[in-house]
Amino acid sequence: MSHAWGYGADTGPDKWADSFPIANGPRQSPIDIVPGEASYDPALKPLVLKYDPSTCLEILNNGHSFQVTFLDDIDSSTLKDGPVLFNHRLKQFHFHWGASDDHGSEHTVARTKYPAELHLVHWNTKYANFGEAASQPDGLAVVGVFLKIGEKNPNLQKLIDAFDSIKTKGSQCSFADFNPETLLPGCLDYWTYEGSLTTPPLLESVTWIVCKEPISVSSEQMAKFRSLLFSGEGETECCMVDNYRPPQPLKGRTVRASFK
Ligand SMILES: NS(=O)(=O)c1ccc2c(c1)[C@H]1CCC[C@H]1[C@@H](c1ccccc1Cl)N2
Ligand SMILES: [Zn+2]
Repeated sequence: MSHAWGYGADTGPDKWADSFPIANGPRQSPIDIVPGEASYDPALKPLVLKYDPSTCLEILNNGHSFQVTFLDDIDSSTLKDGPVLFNHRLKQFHFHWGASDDHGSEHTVARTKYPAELHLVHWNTKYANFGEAASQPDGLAVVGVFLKIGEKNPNLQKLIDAFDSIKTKGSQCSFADFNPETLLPGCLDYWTYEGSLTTPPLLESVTWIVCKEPISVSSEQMAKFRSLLFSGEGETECCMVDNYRPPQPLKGRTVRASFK
């Protein structure tokens, strides 16, 4: 397989090891989180997330998901404390979702699947930039937030309202003054473990921080997520759905909980 990875039958997660052998590595993500087997760690600090809406740059369809990108040349939007020892800067956030409301998240909780999962991607500023950090075992910290079907989410709606401009792979538009803090649950209790990017290059450089509490999304809003396309303009239309990797073997790793 060339490096053209995806989520289809010929390019999907079961084929990624052909070009990215780390797919079978010791600290792959996502995982199934089993609350009863997580170890409460009283030494874990509360997460400190401080985001500056003015650092929001653009929203784009990268052919795998849609992402909102942030200016990360100074410490404006940061993650501190929690399980990490160093300051991290927000680079982007994106989502993973299913073809129907009964699946779509990457992490699962006691095998329970959520319809979608938000990833807020941060890089450790002890390294020069995102690309360098992404190749280091302590280079990235990704906050995962589950989406659960319920009330319409007005903050997600601000993203959905931009979807007409980013329908196809490679399309993007400016996107200003969005505060990712509005996408966080009220309670920031979390599970944490050492893992990887969940898409190629599957680099084992991520401290995962998965929030216990989901945020709401309506079924109608999820239908709008599924109106995006994996395909580019002028190509045969391929709906952007099921852009998630299933849980990977824990391989002896410990999952810690910030709460009892
Ligand atoms: N799901 S996830 O949260 O584990 C996640 C987080 C960040 C990134 C990825 C996946 C993947 C997605 C496409 C490119 C790759 C990565 C990247 C981007 C540009 C340059 C290098 C790299 Cl490694 N960014
Ligand atoms: Zn992701």
